Amino acid sequence: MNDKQAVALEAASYVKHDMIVGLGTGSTANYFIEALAARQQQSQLRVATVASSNISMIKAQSVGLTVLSLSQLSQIDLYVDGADEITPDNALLKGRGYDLVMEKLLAKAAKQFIVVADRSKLVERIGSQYPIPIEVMPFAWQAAKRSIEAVGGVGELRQNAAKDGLCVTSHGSLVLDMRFDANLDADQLNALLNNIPGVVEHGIFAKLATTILIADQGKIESRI
Ligand SMILES: O=C[C@H](O)[C@H](O)[C@H](O)COP(=O)(O)O
Repeated sequence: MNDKQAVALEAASYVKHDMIVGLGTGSTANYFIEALAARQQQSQLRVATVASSNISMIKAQSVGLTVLSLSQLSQIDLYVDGADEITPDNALLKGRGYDLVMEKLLAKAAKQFIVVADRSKLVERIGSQYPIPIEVMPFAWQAAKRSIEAVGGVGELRQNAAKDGLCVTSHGSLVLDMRFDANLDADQLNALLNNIPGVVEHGIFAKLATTILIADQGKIESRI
């Protein structure tokens, strides 16, 4: 079992009967979906889920989990998702898979938000490994980019993998991948980006995680 599987299995043990569970997106979240489905098959546990992306919804349905729509709910019990970066003060960078809107809605709607990661995700500073993904309304991308550049951001619209088109999110937004001055911390960047018109959502998740589980060579450390 690799570290992503181990930490996903640990997170599945937090799930209790009758919970509504938010499902993240990515390889670690996929392991959690599998672990949750296995728990449901092996025990009396019955849960309902809400997916943060179409791909997670399809994965969850394929392993027999019930998937609800967030439009039916204002709160969920638990959300489990991975992260691209985790800082010492527990801020997260997310969005390499660019389903930011649902991911942040679920993180906020959850009574408990458990982040699952291996130790490769630990960083000293937000944005040190990846640019900050910023979802923008398509018609506002130029205006939003200019506002972001005015606070020191440098970057471009994200292209698709074949580099012959732009990435478009599940909600029809474009994504700007932007780098910022190293002196700006996660809280400052969060406040700056929250204040820019045309920005739909961005990948800084500050003060949202209630538990962070880090796997390192089979051992799980729990933070917060
Ligand atoms: O949008 C993607 C999410 O933020 C993922 O949770 C993040 O990219 C981590 O992915 P993985 O578990 O595959 O390392």
